[in-house]
Amino acid sequence: MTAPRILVHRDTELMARATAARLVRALADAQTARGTASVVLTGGRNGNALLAALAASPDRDAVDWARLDVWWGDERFLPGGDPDRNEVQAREALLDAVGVDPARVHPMPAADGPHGAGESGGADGGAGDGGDGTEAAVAGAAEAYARELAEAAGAADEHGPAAVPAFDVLLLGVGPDTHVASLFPELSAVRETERTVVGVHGAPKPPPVRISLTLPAIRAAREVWLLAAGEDKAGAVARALTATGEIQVPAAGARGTERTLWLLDRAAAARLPEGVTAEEAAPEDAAASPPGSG
Ligand SMILES: O=C(O)[C@H](O)[C@@H](O)[C@H](O)[C@H](O)COP(=O)(O)O
Repeated sequence: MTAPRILVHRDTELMARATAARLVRALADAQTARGTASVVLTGGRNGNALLAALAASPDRDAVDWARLDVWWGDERFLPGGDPDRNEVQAREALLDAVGVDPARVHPMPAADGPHGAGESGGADGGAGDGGDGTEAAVAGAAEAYARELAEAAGAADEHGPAAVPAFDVLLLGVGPDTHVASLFPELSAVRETERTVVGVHGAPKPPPVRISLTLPAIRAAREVWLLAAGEDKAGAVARALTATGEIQVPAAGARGTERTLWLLDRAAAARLPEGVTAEEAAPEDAAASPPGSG
């Protein structure tokens, strides 16, 4: 297992721009090598700021958007089109501005979709938080997404980490409690060792009902990039880079098969303990540079 590489940027804006430039290079290089690429998006401020920076990047079209598979690491279980859905925010920040192939964009099911619990699939209406209707609906939605992943991996009959594509880059925001995706400390979803996608109830970050990739699915990715900016993340970053217990510190369990990157601003890196090596990212990292420059 490779040690994570920690890159510290002068500020949040530079972190978003530099990471966008890095993502363009990574996806374009994957397409050069394999003719296609895949990315797993995350929600939250840092995830959406990265997508907005990517949309504004002068080099964004070095990515052949029509040959990119777009997945999500987690989703809020809300009706389709709800502005709080990670999918809706990603479309507004980036996807609507680039020429993705709709057939290759894979949003997680919505609460009013075929697996929904009715109009208000959220936790505070309809069948209520964790009520039978919602529980069954979220479980069905999670199973449907797991099947979609397995089919994409050419492993429709398999279970576990083999049943997801080897994502080129899987993005994760990091919560102040060290959650990633919708895997919150001590909740059942972070303990899952077999399934690739699960429903989440009682999430401490609203809305409480969600769908999430599990740690085994996250760890099937070639590269996992964790995004954390702001002083409210400094404690979580320090714990995640020193802890070993992924149940208590889910971000500690997020790593790629080939590379794990922590992309921070100085505020989020402020409490890195002695012995943890971090690199100061050069401002020119944010400048557009041709793919292949690694
Ligand atoms: O659905 C979500 O809310 C996100 O997927 C979640 O995992 C997010 O990435 C973290 O909570 C960090 O969010 P911020 O970047 O806004 O702190």
